[in-house]
Amino acid sequence: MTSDVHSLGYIRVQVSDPVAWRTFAFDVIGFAEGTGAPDGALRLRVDERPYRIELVPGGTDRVLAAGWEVRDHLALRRVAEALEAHGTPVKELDEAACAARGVQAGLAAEDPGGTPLEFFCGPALDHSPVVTPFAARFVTEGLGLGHVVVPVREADAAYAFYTDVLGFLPRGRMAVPLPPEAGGPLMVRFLSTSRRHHTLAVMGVPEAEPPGLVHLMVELETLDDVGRALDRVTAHGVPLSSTLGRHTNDKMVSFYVRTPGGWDLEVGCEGMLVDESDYVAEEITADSYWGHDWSVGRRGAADQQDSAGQQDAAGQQVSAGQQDAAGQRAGQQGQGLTWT
Ligand SMILES: Cc1ccc(O)c(O)c1CC[C@@H]1C(=O)CC[C@]2(C)C(=O)CC[C@@H]12
Ligand SMILES: [Fe+2]
Repeated sequence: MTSDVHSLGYIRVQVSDPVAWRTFAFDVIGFAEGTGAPDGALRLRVDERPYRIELVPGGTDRVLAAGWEVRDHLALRRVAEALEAHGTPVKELDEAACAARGVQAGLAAEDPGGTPLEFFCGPALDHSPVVTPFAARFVTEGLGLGHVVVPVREADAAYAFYTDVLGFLPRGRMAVPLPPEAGGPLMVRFLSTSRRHHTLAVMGVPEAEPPGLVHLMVELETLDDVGRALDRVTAHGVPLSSTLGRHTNDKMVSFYVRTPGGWDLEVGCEGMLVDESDYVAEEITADSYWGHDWSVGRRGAADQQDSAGQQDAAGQQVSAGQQDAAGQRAGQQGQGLTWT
């Protein structure tokens, strides 16, 4: 069975600091500004869509909707029927809501973890050239915006919902080696509906709290685009959550940066394309071949600046209190782990 869901079409997020978002989106990451934003909202454009990310000012930072795109209105109807058969309440988006989103038709529902979802078809296109501030190009063709990782308390129920009800394809998993007192180990399960390795990951957590989003991944065309984005992150003093690295499952080279919304943006390139004719779902036992030092995110932005350059020849952080990157990776490779 293949899924009626085609790809991650858009994401709508409520943001408490729209001013910071403007700088972050355009000057640091390098999105193009989208068109047709509702009053006060900010739209980020990456391709022939008027926007792929919509930021709506509000009191708190939280996800308003992961917008899953389907082929056409027939597929939309099948999705509605599948959700209803599963007992998931479905609300049709009315004409005004569809017009605001620039889509032909849509539905709203929630996944079992409470993540707000929308399903839509028939996006209206913007054929004007995509002029991003630093000439980076985003990879979306046939694959959608990228991927989202959502936190879920009932991981098994969420996984069953996406696979059994919506037809997402399993694309493997990983146990994150957190100690029991920190709620670990956490299981991350990867899912997709396309040749993009994952368009969704569900992460089992003890408590799923706002913003309801672990990270959003966007893919750039070249490593140089990613490297230049990383340079701008450093230059602006925006805190990293993880350093640059290459993932073991989708082979993507990426870094993770803290957005003004308190969730992460993963900026990557070189993601593999899955060939379903010979794919099998595997369990990865380390998140990366190299890099992806998550201990960097447990230090403050100022500390990140202070410690720039304090690395030994092997590239490991060596200052006091900063040894857990090495410990973490050793743990992931089954050599006995201490999480601090
Ligand atoms: C392991 C992995 C493979 C491909 C990805 O695109 C990807 O984001 C990840 C990392 C998933 C996960 C995360 O997002 C939050 C922080 C986590 C739990 C870690 O500390 C290791 C794995 C990370
Ligand atoms: Fe990711």
